[in-house]
Amino acid sequence: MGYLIGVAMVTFTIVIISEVWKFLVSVFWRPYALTRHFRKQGVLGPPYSLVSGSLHEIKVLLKDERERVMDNHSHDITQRVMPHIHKWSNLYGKIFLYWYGTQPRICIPDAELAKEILSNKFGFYAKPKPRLSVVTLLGGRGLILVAGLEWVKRRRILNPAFSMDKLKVMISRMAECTISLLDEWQRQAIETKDKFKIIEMNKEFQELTADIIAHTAFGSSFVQGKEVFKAQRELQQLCIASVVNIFIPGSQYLPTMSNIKIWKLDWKMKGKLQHIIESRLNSQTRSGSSDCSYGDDLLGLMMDTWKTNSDDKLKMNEIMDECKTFFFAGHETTSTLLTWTIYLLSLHIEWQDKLRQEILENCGMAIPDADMLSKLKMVNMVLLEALRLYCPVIELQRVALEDMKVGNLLIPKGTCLSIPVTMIHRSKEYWGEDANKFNPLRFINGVSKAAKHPNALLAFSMGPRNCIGQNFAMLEAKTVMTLILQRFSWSLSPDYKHAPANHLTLQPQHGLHVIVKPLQF
Ligand code: HEM
Repeated sequence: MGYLIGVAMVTFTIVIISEVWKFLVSVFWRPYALTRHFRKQGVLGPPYSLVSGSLHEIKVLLKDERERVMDNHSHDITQRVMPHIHKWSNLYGKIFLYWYGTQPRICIPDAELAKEILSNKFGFYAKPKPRLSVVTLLGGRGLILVAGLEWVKRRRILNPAFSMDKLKVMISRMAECTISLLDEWQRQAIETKDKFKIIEMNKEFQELTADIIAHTAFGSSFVQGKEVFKAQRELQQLCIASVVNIFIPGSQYLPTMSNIKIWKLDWKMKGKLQHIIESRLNSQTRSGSSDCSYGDDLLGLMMDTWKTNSDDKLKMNEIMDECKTFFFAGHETTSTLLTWTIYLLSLHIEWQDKLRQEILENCGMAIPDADMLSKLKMVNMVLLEALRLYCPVIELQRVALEDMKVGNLLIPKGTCLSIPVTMIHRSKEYWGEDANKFNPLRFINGVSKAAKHPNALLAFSMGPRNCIGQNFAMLEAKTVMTLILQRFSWSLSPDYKHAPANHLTLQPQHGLHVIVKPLQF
C-alpha cells in the first residue's frame, strides 16, 4: 500500500513539474526564441507582453473602433473591423508576427501564400483549437471543427446533400419562407399614410435565413429547429465576449458563471435536437417500412447512414453536432451577405434598377426556379461584389502541425497563420485602384478573372476545407434578392450609422435601417 502511494506521489509530482515546465517554456522561452527566429527572416511585430501577448492592445484598439462611426459611403473597413492588423501592417510591413496570448500568429495578407496554405492536401495545417463557447456553438464533432480522417469521412457523407440536384429542389421552400416575410412587409407598408416602412434588415434576414435552414435541414421538424436557433444566438453572444480574453488552459472545466451558462445552453440544445431526431425515428418506425428514407432534408440524409452497411454511419452525437454546425454556418453567413447586399444597393439605386430589369426579363413576376436563377448574371455579380467588400468571414486561420515553409518563410510547428480576408479583398495589388469602390462589373468574366490573382476572392475559402454550403448560400441569396426586387425598392434610412463589426461574422453594429417601398399596392 505504502509502495503504491509512493508511486502515485512520484507520478503526480512528475506530471506537475512537466506541466509547470511546459507553461514556463510557452510563457518565457518560446516567445523569445520565436521572435528571434522571425526577426532573422525580416518578420517584425509588436513586442510580446507576458502571458497576454498582444491581446491587451487588440482589446483597446477594438474598443476604440467600436465607438467610431464611418462615412456611409466608405467601404474601407479594415481599420474598423481589424484595427490591430491595420496598425501593425502599417508599422511592421505586410507580413508580421503578433501574439494571441502565448500563441504566435503570423499575418499573411497574400493571395498566393494563402493558396499555398489553404490548398495543402496533406493535413499539415489544421484549424486552431477553438474555445469552449465556440465548440458548444458549432458542435465539437461537426464538419467545421473535426480533423483528419474523421473529416474525410464526414465530408464524403455530407457532400451529396449539397449536390445541385438536391439544392434545386429546395428553391421553392426558400421562396415560400421569403414570400411570407415580404407579404408582411407589404401589409405593414401599405397600412401607413406614406406607403413605406422602415425595416431593420439585419434582424429580418437573420430570422428569414434561420427559417430557411430550419425548413431545409429539419423539414417537418422546423419549429423545434428554431428553438435550437434561439439557444445558439445566446451562445454566440458568449463567444463574442470571450474572443479577446486570455485563455488559461483547464479553465474550460471550471464552474465559472460563463461556463455554467454555456453548459446549460448546450444541455438545452442537445435536448431539443435529440427530441427532433427521435421524433423522426418514431415516425419512420410507425410507417412500418424498413427500406424507405428518413426524409430528403439534411437530417434525413444523415439518419439514412444508419441503414448502410458501410463504415459511413453517423452516431447520434455526431448527427446532433452536424445539426448545430449547419444551423449556425447555414444561416448566419447568408444573412450577413443579404444584409450587406441590401446596404450596397441602397447606396446604388441605379443597380437596383438594373437588377430589377434583368429579373423581370428572365423571371417576370414568377417565383424563380433554378433555370431562371442561372440567367441572373448581374444579380450574381452584385452578390460577389458584396462578398468581396463585406465578406462575412473576415479572417481564416490555420496552425502549422509540422515545421513548414510558406513561400520563403520558415514556419515553426505550432505557429498560427492568420489570413486577413478583408485586407486581401481590398488590396490594390489584386483589385486595382478602385479596390475600395463598389464595382460589380469587375466580375463580368467570372471570379477567377476579376482580380490579378485568380484566388483573390476568399469569401468561401479554398482548397479541401472550402465552404460546403456555397452553392446553397448563392441559390438562397439569389432567390431572396429576386423576390425582394420584384416587389420593393429601398433606400438608407437617415438614422443609419455605418459601423461594420466582427461578431464571428461581419455585422452592422447598429443594425441596417432601410426605407422600404412596395412597387405596387
Ligand atoms: C454567404 C454565405 C457563406 C459564407 C461566406 C461561408 C463561408 C465559409 C468559409 C470561409 C468557410 C471556411 C472556413 C475555414 O476554412 O476556416 C466555410 C466552411 C463551411 N461552411 Fe460556409 N459559408 C456560407 C454559407 C454556408 C452555408 C449556407 C452552409 C450550410 C448550409 C455552410 C456550411 C459550412 C460548413 C459545414 C463548413 C466547413 C467545411 C469543412 O470544413 O469541410 N456555409 N464557410
